[in-house]
Amino acid sequence: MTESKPFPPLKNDLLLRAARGEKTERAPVWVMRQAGRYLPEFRAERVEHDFFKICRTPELATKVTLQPIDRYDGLLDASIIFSDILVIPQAMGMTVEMVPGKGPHFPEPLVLPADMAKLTKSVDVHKELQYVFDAITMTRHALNGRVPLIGFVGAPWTLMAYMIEGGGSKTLSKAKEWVFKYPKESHELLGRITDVCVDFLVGQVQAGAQMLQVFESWGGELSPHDFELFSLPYLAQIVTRVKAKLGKDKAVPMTVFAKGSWYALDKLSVIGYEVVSLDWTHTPESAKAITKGHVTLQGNMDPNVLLGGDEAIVATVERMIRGFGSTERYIANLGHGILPSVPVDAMGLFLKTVHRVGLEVAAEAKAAEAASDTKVLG
Ligand SMILES: Cc1c2[nH]c(c1CCC(=O)O)Cc1[nH]c(c(CCC(=O)O)c1C)Cc1[nH]c(c(CCC(=O)O)c1C)Cc1[nH]c(c(C)c1CCC(=O)O)C2
Repeated sequence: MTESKPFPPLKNDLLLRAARGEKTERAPVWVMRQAGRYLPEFRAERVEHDFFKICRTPELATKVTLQPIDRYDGLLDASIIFSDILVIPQAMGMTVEMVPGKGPHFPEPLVLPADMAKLTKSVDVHKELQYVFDAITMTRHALNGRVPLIGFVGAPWTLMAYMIEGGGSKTLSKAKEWVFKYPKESHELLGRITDVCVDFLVGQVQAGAQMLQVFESWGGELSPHDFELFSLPYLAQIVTRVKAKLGKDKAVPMTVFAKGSWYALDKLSVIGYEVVSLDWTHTPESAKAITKGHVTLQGNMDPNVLLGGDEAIVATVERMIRGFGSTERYIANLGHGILPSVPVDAMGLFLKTVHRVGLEVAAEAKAAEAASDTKVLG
């Protein structure tokens, strides 16, 4: 299926231009988890189908990926393939179930390092995860060039934590016990997950993904010291190896999102990713000062503002766009995934306000530039 017929030409490349550091007419916008339970049309699919059945059926994954693009017609500047970060533990041989109302559940998590023997030694992503590649190719055609398609993986530390905890956790005590008690084996596990991440991301680009995001959702659970040992080197390996494997002509922009790891922003901006996605614990000013223009910044409104009513949404978006600027090195987004309880109109207002304020800020910048040109000439 891969590369069988050429993809339709891209009509909106704002996201890719912003990622590459080129000027944009306004800041592009998309939202993490934009296809999900806050959408009634997604909940209707879930009545019919199990979560992982949707992920594994390209027609269904395509349909659900397009739901927010159709509903917010012309307001979203990117799509993200409908899947989950936990497809990698599945590809490594683990069972993962999605329990309605509870989240992911691993009936047999890794308890001791000896349990790593149960994991598949060398994972063939074209065998285990071909359904994601097929979903990407099908979605790319179905999008018909309206917006670019983003592929993604979970980062090694976050995936290792799920594989040991067996699901969500407040303290991550079991996963942390591993890194402190069995550091050598933890690095071995992280290395094995990294190998799968690299092959999976390369395959996603070959199947049609036009940008990639790496989700280190549990980065902030590690101290700065431990983040440097157990997260950062693997995030760095992923971007270096994916870009090397694809080569200069095929490589696509890559984003890293290490939620909670505010202390590592300087380091995250110099390991090879074009974009660093921020949670809401940064001000635009400090994030820009720390990253010194090395990367495009993405984010970062607290998703809970979407529950706070129209005034709160408009005021927060104003502050965010005015802080980050609109035309250079910025992609508007939330600071984490949209929550299932968000009203669909609140999401609509968020997107419309990003467009409105983004265009205003761009026009003001242009006027200021023209004024300073006249001054120089005069
Ligand atoms: C940690 C993580 C997971 N999955 C993901 C992350 C990283 C992002 C983050 O930090 O939030 C990534 C993810 N999961 C999903 C997407 C789809 C694409 C999109 O952004 O629209 C993406 C990018 C769909 C999903 N993944 C999940 C749902 C809801 C499940 C359902 O329909 O029952 C969706 C739409 C389930 C899921 N999957 C996961 C959890 C913890 C849960 C349960 C909590 C929740 O529902 O928000 C693991």
